[in-house]
Amino acid sequence: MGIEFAKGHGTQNDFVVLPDAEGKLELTDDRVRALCDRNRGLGADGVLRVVRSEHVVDAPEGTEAEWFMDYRNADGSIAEMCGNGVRVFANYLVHKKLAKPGGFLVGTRAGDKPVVVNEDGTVTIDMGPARIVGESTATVAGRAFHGIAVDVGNPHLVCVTDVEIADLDLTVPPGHDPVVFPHGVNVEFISQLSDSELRMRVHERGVGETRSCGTGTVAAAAAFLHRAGRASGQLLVNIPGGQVCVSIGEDTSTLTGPAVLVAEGTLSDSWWLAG
Ligand SMILES: N[C@@H](CCC[C@H](N)C(=O)O)C(=O)O
Repeated sequence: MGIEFAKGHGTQNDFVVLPDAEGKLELTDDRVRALCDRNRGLGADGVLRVVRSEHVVDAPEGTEAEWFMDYRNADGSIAEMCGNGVRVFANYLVHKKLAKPGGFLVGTRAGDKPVVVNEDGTVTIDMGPARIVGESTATVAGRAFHGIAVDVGNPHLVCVTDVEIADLDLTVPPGHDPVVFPHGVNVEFISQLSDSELRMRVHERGVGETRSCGTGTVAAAAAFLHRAGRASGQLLVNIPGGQVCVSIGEDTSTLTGPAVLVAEGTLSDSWWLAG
């Protein structure tokens, strides 16, 4: 019979989408790792399980969204939130006629996120507040980078730097202070292109370097504005996988960017059962 899946990406941050309305799939860490493996599985930065909120045992109290994005990193770990994932998830719900494009909620471990699937295929997410929570240091190849810690539901350390970010070796995780980030951290390196445009690379907790990180772009915009003494503003953020638009307000933030569904298919039962 097989197990249904879809594959999609948001600015080339790619995901396997697993429909599981009734919460019946046994999605073990090993299965997530196998699905995301680019040689022995489908290959992806993460997995988005599409499940009705009522079947999610660790959904936050007060979740009202009908559909919950159960997000897993490629290493099998669970994360609170994924900005690019929410866009792909929303696009998938509309594609499958499980939601209407006008506007709806997506449930996440960082709370319900209002989304709008726009006519041009982009998706806008109300990401909630991007909170500046302190300062810390990241190290790359022995070099220290000052960073601003930002909470976007998940943890980020944003390093604004004059160093050519293309030259940074992100094949190994940047060092971070485990006292400040006991559950690990996503680390962004950004350079300023103009007053309204940034360039960013990211090393994601539980994944490695990815071509984009939606929550990371929001953290980057918030940190950049904070450094400039501004509490709000709109910025274009260029990542290796494309460009997104981030608005930071006093109480909330929005992320707008593309969401692409690439393929739909079926996993073989024997492959799934071996995992
Ligand atoms: N790629 C995501 C973030 C995914 C979670 C992250 N790796 C974490 O562990 O917090 C995004 O688009 O936001």
